[in-house]
Formats: sequence, C-alpha cells, structure tokens
Amino acid sequence: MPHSQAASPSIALHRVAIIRGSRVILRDFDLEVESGELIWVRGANGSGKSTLFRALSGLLSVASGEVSISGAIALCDDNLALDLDQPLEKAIRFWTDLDGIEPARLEFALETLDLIGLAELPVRLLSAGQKRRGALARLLASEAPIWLLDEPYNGLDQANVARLDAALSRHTEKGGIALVASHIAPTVNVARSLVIDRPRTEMAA
Ligand SMILES: Nc1ncnc2c1ncn2[C@@H]1O[C@H](COP(=O)(O)OP(=O)(O)OP(=O)(O)O)[C@@H](O)[C@H]1O
Repeated sequence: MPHSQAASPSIALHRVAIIRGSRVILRDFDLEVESGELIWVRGANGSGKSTLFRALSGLLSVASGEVSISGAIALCDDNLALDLDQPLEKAIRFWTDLDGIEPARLEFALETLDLIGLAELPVRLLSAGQKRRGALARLLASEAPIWLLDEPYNGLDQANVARLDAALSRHTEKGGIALVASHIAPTVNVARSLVIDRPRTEMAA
C-alpha cells in the first residue's frame, strides 16, 4: 500500500489564544507534537477540543500567539462532507480525485474500515456508525501526515474501534501524527494525553 508522508510532520503552538464570540476558549496555550506521536486530547464538554482542531485546520483564526505546522492536515469531525446522494465510494472519490490520490489508496481505506460491501450504497442510506466509518475512510485515504480526529469512536462498534486503532497505529509508526479528541482512550500507542481545561467564564477583553 503506498503511503506518502511529509518527511517529518510537526505542530508547534506557542502562547496561542482563541476567542469565539466574546469568550476566550484557549489562552496561553502551548503544544508541541512531533512525527510519530499519537496524542489523546481530553477535556470536559465545551473545553475547546473541537475549537483547537478547527484552528489547527485553518478554519478558525487565532487571536494571538504563534502557530507553526509542517505537513498537510486532514480533519474528521461531525461534518460528514460526503454527498448524501452519491454511492459511498464515489462520494469519497470526489475528494481523493481532487487531491490526485490513486484509487488503490481509497480501496485500502475502504477495506481497512470494512466498507467494501457498502461502497455502492448511497451515503444517505448508511447508518450513523457506517457514515462515521465513511468519513474516517476519507481521512485514511488522504495523504495528509497530520490527522485530527474529533470523537472518532462515536457510533463505532467494537470491531471498528479496533480497526480504527490499528489504522492509527500504522499511521504513527510510519511517522504520521494523530490527535484524537475523545471521551474514551484510544487503545494503542498513546504518546501522551493533552488535557484541555480552560477558564470557563473568561470573557475576551
Ligand atoms: N461559533 C461560536 N461562537 C461562540 N462560542 C462558540 C462557538 N462555537 C463554539 N463555541 C463555544 O466554544 C466552547 C468550546 O467548544 P468546543 O466545541 O471546542 O468544545 P469541545 O471540547 O469540543 O466539547 P465537546 O466535548 O462537547 O465536543 C464552547 O463553550 C462553545 O459553546
């Protein structure tokens, strides 16, 4: 299976602040992640895990601080981003074709998450857990060395939790980075956990 990675992906945040609306979500936030690390991102509901991922993906700007990222990022969150009317494989292929990714890579991602039998089914007919696996297959098929997974285990049965964890393990063994925001622990290779604990009432100046 071909697997291209940035030579050495990394993430470095220094004294980052993120404000949403009038509220400070993260303040003086530091983070350093190196090639091969799987980080379990933890924290209470509303603490800022998704906010952090959206900022790392460039979907939210930071109010202050330094952000240095080496390597492309793939984000898998609650936004399915697959055409509901297309068969699953074709819906994912829309994205992999845009990135010039070879079909074999998509096939491997579908196999990894046991989706070959569902490849021709329109996305809208998939169950919640199957849709989640479809979104994860899109991430697995990408060539991005940095994976951000926001609550990836939601809706997955035990067998698919194990499949995802095995894929995370392979990704980091090959030098990729994975940040997993979850209320349950990944079962493999967690380099460390990052606890997000923000001051809940702080308002932006
Ligand atoms: N568009 C927005 N405007 C203002 N505040 C927002 C906006 N989006 C999110 N927030 C707030 O930002 C805070 C962090 O939300 P976020 O989704 O990052 O939390 P989370 O740690 O991922 O939570 P959960 O565990 O529930 O998924 C929450 O208090 C939320 O209300």
